[in-house]
Amino acid sequence: MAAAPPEEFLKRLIELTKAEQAAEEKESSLLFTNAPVSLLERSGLALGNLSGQTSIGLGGRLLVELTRPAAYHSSPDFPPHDFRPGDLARLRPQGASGGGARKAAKGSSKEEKGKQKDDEGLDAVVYRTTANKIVLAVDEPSDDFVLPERIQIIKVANPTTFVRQCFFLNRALRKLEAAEPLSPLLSVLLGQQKPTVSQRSPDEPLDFINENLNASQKKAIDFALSSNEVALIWGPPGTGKTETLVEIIRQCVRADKRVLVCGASNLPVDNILARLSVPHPNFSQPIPLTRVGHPARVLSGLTRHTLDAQSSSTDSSALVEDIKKEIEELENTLRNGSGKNRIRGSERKKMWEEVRELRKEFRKRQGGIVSEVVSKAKVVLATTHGAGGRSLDRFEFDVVIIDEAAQATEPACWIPILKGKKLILAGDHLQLPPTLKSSDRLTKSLGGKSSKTASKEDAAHPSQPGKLTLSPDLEVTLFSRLLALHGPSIRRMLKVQYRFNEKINSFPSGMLYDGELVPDDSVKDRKLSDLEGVEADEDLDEPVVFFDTAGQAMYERAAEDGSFGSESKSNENEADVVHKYVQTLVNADVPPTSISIISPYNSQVLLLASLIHPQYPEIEIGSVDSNQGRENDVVIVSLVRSNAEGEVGFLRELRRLNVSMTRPRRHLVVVGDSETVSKGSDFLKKWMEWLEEEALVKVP
Ligand SMILES: Nc1ncnc2c1ncn2[C@@H]1O[C@H](COP(=O)(O)OP(=O)(O)OP(=O)(O)O)[C@@H](O)[C@H]1O
Repeated sequence: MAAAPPEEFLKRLIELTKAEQAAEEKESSLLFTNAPVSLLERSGLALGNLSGQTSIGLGGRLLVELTRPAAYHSSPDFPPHDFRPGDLARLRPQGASGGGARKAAKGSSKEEKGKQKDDEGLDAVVYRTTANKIVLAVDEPSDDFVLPERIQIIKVANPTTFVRQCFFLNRALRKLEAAEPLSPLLSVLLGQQKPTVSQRSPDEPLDFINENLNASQKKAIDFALSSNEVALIWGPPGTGKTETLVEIIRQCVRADKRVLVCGASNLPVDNILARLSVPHPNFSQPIPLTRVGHPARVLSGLTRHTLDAQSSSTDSSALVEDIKKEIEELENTLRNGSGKNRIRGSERKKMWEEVRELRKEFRKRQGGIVSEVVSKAKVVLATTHGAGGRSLDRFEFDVVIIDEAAQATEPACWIPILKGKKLILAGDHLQLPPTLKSSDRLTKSLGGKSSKTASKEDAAHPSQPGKLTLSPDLEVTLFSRLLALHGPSIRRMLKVQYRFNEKINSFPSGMLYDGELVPDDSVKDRKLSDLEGVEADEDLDEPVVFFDTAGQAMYERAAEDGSFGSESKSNENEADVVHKYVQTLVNADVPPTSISIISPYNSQVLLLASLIHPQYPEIEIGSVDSNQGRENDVVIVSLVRSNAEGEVGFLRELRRLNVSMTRPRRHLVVVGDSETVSKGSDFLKKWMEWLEEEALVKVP
């Protein structure tokens, strides 16, 4: 296959991004426009008959606090719902027509904003949720927005992500089309040159700030700092990726470099922020840092580091505060006045004009403050999406770091890439890639068949070595593409894991990590009876238990509800085996919070939850995909598939299996039919053989 020209490569990424946007919008419009609001409410995607109160907060945004008034609800507590901080919600009068899948105000055309008015709706970010309150933050309410008396909120799709990705990819494309000389970083990313490393002199070894780093972490750090354009840090489960990145960031700051730290989602960014904001004894001066992003999306203990919080404590912020108060007072009078107190006619018009002017002034002055704060920061932290926001518009960085890069789509990575001279990616391409709607991953996540093969080579080397080739889909992440393009010399692997027992380690290490992943001494002998209150017991102290249901006629069932997810599978007998074993564990004083149950199939997750949660609500039960990055002392995996044909569907996906078997710290329990599962792939066959040999095998 001939190498693709870089222009074609970027155009392909733009095309794939647009296809993903279309797929997401289609899915959400199918769900929202066709579904009556009552169904959305039952599904937790809408909440109705709410009353609201407004105030100003969060950098001048309008906050709307929603509650359930006694006139319409018997309890002030919300029923179970799907609104989480950071989600986008459409707020509208109760009973307004039109589906919820309409676009967000931001990033949409003027025409669309106009339409939004006709619909009497307003898009807002969920800021905080409690049992009986939901607070929404509205960026730019229209001037004459009046809070309806009875309110309904509906979850909506957010197109801004894709609009921003295309914007930055187009920016890179324009550089190429204008034949501008490419920076060394872009040349390397687009396959026009090989990456280079400035070797450190052996006489001047790196002076590590954190002395407890292990040898592979130190090598990775040294390599990342010496690489001139790009370096990959390969971090299998529990190998201290965050620890390693924090050292790299501190070293960069010590060398007076400015760093932009990103993650595909907020959590990895906040994990780094949490560690970085605590001074290290060997590097005690506080690092000037700022967290860019909607405060609603930042972990609550860290909001003081946000750009919003920092902007409101500068010298110039007092005046801005005064303007804010003035806006708040005027808006309150205009929005909340009713009956005789309602301001009308020309006076109302005049007051809104005043609010408009004040808002303009507020934005101008606040923009100045934001630039001042960002200029002072040595380290700026944001999601890949957040890095493309207005506040970072004119800033450049010496180093861009992207954590969990194997979970970020390549278009998302191009947003921060265009702001940096050098790129460090950290991740593990042998764990699950980003969740997508445009590829066959949706089918797979519902339990359908995957067209993908499941070999390690496939996950690691999805395209041709040495050549820039067009990505077949967005599952090919930048991390794995660069590995294929430039070869393993651009990566360093973290080899010591601090999570699980030696036995749990041995299969994934041997099969996926070339036997190089080893447990640290502090975890290699971990067992269940180390937990407080749990007595030593030969069976329970076995690190791996396998309930083999082969020959027991414990067959799977297709989900029967005919709804979304109908291709999913469940297995009632397996669920019973799991339930009984949970009881055994709890009877042995294993705290329910130390137990997690996972399954690749959503229908099985629901079944397990309905069976086990009434008795043990504290036990986490979830899909394998949603458990990536998580860990617990005991993890029970229900494999579900059991049929005469040896069909295993998307269970075959090697990266999903890897995530399944690397969550537990002390006790891995697998429930499955070895006969069916062995037929799925060579990897599954070997896993079943390994379990038969190495695990404590139990017949249910
Ligand atoms: N060199 C080290 N010595 C001792 N403990 C370490 C070392 N490096 C990391 N750890 C510990 O290992 C655990 C995992 O580290 P960290 O959170 O940095 O890993 P991670 O790779 O980011 O995790 P994940 O696999 O969840 O992404 C933490 O408890 C951390 O303190």
